[in-house]
Amino acid sequence: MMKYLAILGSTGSIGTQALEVVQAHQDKFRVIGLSAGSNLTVLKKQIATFSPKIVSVRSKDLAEKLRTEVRSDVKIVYGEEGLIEVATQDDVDFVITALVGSIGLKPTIKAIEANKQIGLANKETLVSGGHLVMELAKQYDVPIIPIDSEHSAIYQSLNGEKNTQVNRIILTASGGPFRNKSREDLKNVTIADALKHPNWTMGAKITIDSATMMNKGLEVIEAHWLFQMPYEKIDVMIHPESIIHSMVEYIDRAIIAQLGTPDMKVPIQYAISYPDRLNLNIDALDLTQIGALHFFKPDLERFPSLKMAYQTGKEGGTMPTVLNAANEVVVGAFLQGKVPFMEIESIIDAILGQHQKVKHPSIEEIMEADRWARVATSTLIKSKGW
Ligand SMILES: NC(=O)C1=CN([C@@H]2O[C@H](COP(=O)(O)OP(=O)(O)OC[C@H]3O[C@@H](n4cnc5c(N)ncnc54)[C@H](OP(=O)(O)O)[C@@H]3O)[C@@H](O)[C@H]2O)C=CC1
Ligand SMILES: CC(=O)[C@@H](O)[C@H](O)COP(=O)(O)O
Ligand SMILES: [Mn+2]
Repeated sequence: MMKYLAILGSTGSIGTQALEVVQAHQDKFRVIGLSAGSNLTVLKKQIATFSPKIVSVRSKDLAEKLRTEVRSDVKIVYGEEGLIEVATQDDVDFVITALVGSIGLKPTIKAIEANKQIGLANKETLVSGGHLVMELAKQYDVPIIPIDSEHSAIYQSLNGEKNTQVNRIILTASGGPFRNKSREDLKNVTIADALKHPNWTMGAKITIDSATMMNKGLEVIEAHWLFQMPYEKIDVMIHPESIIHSMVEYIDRAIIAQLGTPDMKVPIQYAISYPDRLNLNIDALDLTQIGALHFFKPDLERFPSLKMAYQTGKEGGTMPTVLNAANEVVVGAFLQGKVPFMEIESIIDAILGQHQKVKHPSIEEIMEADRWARVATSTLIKSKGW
C-alpha cells in the first residue's frame, strides 16, 4: 500500500537521506509535504523531483521568494504554523521529524493529534517535552518509531519482547572526535576539529553534541521517554567503531543488539516501512574486515555533559527543556566562534542552576521554559565577552 509522507527538515542530513530512500522505493512512498529552514537551493531541487503539494520555509521573506521560483500549484507556507500545516495535511499518514532543535516539538504534537504516525529523528523534541509527546501518542494510539540510530537499534532489539523483561538498555557511543583527549587538550580544539566526527556525517549541531557527549546525554533522556525506562536502567558504553548501534539486556542476561555499517538509511527505512524492511543498496557489514570491536566505560568527569543530562533527566519537569535550549544556544554560539569548546558545559550548568523548575509542565510552560533558557543563555554568553 502506498504511504503518504511529510518530511520536516527535508534539506538536512536526515531529510536528504530519507528522500534518497524514498526515491529508491517510489512504488511504496509518495511525498506530500516538505519543509526547509533557509536552504532554497536544495528545496527547489526536491520540489522538482518529488512534486509535493505543500512546502514550508523558515520565514515569510523566504516563502515570498520561493513562490516566484516554483510551480504555482505548490502551496508555500512558513514559520512554525507552516511546519504544523505540512505535518497535519489530511492525506499524510507518516511524518518524518528531521528538524534540528526543539522547534520540532509543536509540529510533532499537532501531527500526533492529527493521528499521523511519527518517524522521529528530532531527539530535542523528546528531551524538551517527552512526557507530553508520549502521553499524547498513547492517547491517540499513534506509534513513534525512532530514527536515531541507537533508539532504532533498541526498537529492533525489543521487537516482540515485553518491557518488563528488560534488565537494562545499553546505548553505545562513539566517544566523538575527542575521545582520547584530556580536559587539558580540549582547551585548544577548534570548530573544525569538533566538526570531524569519526564515524558519521551529520548536521553541525549534533556533531558538536557528539564531541561534548551531550548527544549521548540527550539520547539517554530520549530513551527514557521512548521506552518508558527508568534512568537507572539506561547505561552508556563507549564503542569507538559505531558498529553495534545499541543493545538490550533481558532479565535472563541475554543481550540482543543491532549491528550494521554506520549508515542512517538503515534506521530511516526501518521507521518508514515498519514492520517491513526495504532493500537498501549500501555496503554490507563484514565483521572479518573489521576484526575487533572495542568497549569502554565512559568517564563522567571527563564528559560532564553526559553526567549533567542524567541528573537533569532524573530531576524532570522543565529541567530537561532548559538543558536542551541552553545547549542549542551555546552550541550555536560555539559554531560562530563566540564560546570556547571547554565552556559549553559550564554555560549550560550555570543556566540549569538559575532555573526555577516547574514540576509537571504544560505545553505552554515548556515553551516558556525554552524561551527563558534561550534568553538567559544568550545573556550569559554576551556577559562573558569571549
Ligand atoms: N544527521 C544524523 O545522522 C542524525 C541526526 N539525528 C537528529 O536528527 C535531527 C536532524 O539532524 P540533522 O539532519 O543532522 O540536522 P541538519 O542541520 O542537517 O538539518 C536540520 C534541518 O532542519 C531545518 N531547520 C533548522 N532550523 C529550522 C527552523 N528554525 N525552521 C525550519 N526548519 C529548520 C534545516 O533547514 P535548512 O538547512 O534548509 O536551513 C534542515 O532541513 C536532529 O535532532 C539530530 O539530533 C539523529 C541521529 C543521526
Ligand atoms: C547516527 C546517530 O544516531 C548519532 O546520534 C550518532 O550516534 C552520534 O554519534 P555519538 O555516538 O558520537 O554521539
Ligand atoms: Mn544517535
